[in-house]
Amino acid sequence: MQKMKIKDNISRWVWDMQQGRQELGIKESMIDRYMLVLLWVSQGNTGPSAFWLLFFLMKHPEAMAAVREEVNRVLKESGQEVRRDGHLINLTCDMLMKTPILDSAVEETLRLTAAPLLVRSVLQDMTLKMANGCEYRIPKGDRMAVFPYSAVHLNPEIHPDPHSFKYDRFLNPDGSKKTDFYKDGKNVKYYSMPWGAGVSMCPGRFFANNELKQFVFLMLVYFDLELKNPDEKTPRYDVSRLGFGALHPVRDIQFRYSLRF
Ligand code: HEM
Repeated sequence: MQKMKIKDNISRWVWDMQQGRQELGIKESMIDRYMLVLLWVSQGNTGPSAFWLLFFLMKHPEAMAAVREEVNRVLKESGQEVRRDGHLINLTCDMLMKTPILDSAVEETLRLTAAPLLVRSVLQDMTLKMANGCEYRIPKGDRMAVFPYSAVHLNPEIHPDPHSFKYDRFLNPDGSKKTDFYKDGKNVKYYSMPWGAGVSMCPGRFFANNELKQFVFLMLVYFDLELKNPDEKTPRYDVSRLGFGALHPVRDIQFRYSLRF
């Protein structure tokens, strides 16, 4: 913490905590915990999610072709091209807003591989009404947890063929973002919850989403990628991490990459 003051290029988030410590009297031990959370969420979740996204694209050539065509078009529309002796491309936020197919592929990846347990403290006596008419009384002081992975993400009524990767699952036929999903004929509001929900919904979701999109965008414009084994099976998820967030694969995947120019 002491060395931080003499370093350049400190993350604004980290720096603000340091300021908070001085201005609001936050204890150093709390800041240490906060830093550990930041390290955990960024390394434990975004990295594996990037792995899965790239893997699913390589495993599904139709998905790879659709996303590649989209990123190439967006790059061209920005007036840039990748050349051997050219500048590195300038990937802007505006460009990342024009990728509905990539957005859908990211959302589909997170549906299949983000399995957080959402824990809540019950602050007042309450009654939880279920869709089937059942009611549960939950007393103040209890802790409860929701696990949307099995209840929602892999629910075949909401997402038919739920274990398959379908890059366009979150796209309407006209190419816009699909938000209408149904169960028992009723519209489901929370049809995918990789970021949780409510007051403690992941505050890093925009950052993480952009990280994933930037990573794939740049990989696809600079490289051709393919699985070393074309019949590669999807690695099993490390189930010991169910509930912690992004699922990790139990093994590595070999792939080839070569510059496209
Ligand atoms: C794919 C990547 C990520 C996934 C799937 C993810 C998912 C989640 C989930 C499910 C929660 C709990 C939400 C709830 O209880 O309702 C959470 C909390 C949190 N996430 Fe993320 N996250 C990701 C990346 C990040 C990144 C990159 C950051 C920071 C830069 C971040 C910062 C946080 C923080 C600070 C919390 C605690 C929020 C609170 O308790 O109020 N996350 N995340």
